[in-house]
Amino acid sequence: MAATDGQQFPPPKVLTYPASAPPLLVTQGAEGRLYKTTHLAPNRPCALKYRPPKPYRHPILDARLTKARISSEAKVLERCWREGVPVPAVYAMDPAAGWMMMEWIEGIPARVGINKLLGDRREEEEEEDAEAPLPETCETLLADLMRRIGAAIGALHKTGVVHGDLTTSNMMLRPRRRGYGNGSGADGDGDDAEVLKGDVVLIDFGLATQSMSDEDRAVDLYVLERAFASTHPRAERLFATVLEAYKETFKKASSVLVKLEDVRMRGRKRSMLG
Ligand SMILES: Nc1ncnc2c1ncn2[C@@H]1O[C@H](COP(=O)(O)OP(=O)(O)OP(=O)(O)O)[C@@H](O)[C@H]1O
Repeated sequence: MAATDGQQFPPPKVLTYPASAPPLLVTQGAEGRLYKTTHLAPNRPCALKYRPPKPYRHPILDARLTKARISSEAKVLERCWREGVPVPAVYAMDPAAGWMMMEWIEGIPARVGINKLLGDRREEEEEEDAEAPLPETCETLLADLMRRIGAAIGALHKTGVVHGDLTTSNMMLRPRRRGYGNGSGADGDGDDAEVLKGDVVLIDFGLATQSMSDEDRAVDLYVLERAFASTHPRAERLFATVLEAYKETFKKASSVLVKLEDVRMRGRKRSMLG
């Protein structure tokens, strides 16, 4: 995650009003930008998601698409938040201007936390080590995290929402103790094990949809399963714990897990055919 001072690109108009600190551009993706800002209140940092106009799209179509995407993401987040799913609260939005302001989640992405615990190694080394057993303390900590991830997804699916892009980058580990690991949101400091005990908060609902279908839910799980295997090959085995906790949290999980078998099969066929 490359943090810059936010001066490289013009910020949305809302961020040009005075605030206790200048906005910080946290990420710049293909579709949007994420700023950390205190525009709402000096002691309440917020995450502002901004989708700037796309010069390569027809302006009317672009304005409509941007408005629809911001509204849809905010709507899904609000629904989840109301139902107690761990997601950032939405504070304000202006879909026509392309932005949404939400609660700033302290901590680090689960991907960073897991990789720190497993040790920063090159991908090829990871593959070679994929079969090697993990130290017991590592295994216990990770299994516990996997359970919390499974429970968060179970709660999400229970509300009738599928995320659409579940990865360990789209889950933050919010420190339970104040002042612990709350750096810039990039790497965090402190004890790696303690960081892993943070609360799982799901973020990035840009591709989320409302759905109660077993198929959509199974695909959501499959996307995470694939992402997990490629990002954390040493911990791949532990993914089963995510599914166990999902099953314990969500009473309709059984039929989703049956569907997941079909989805995996289709995935294997597709990869065999290239
Ligand atoms: N509420 C938040 N609190 C703290 N950090 C956040 C928050 N939302 C996002 N981030 C950080 O900003 C990064 C980018 O956010 P996000 O994934 O929502 O944007 P994006 O990938 O550009 O969105 P999209 O996929 O919808 O185009 C995240 O990986 C995370 O590190």
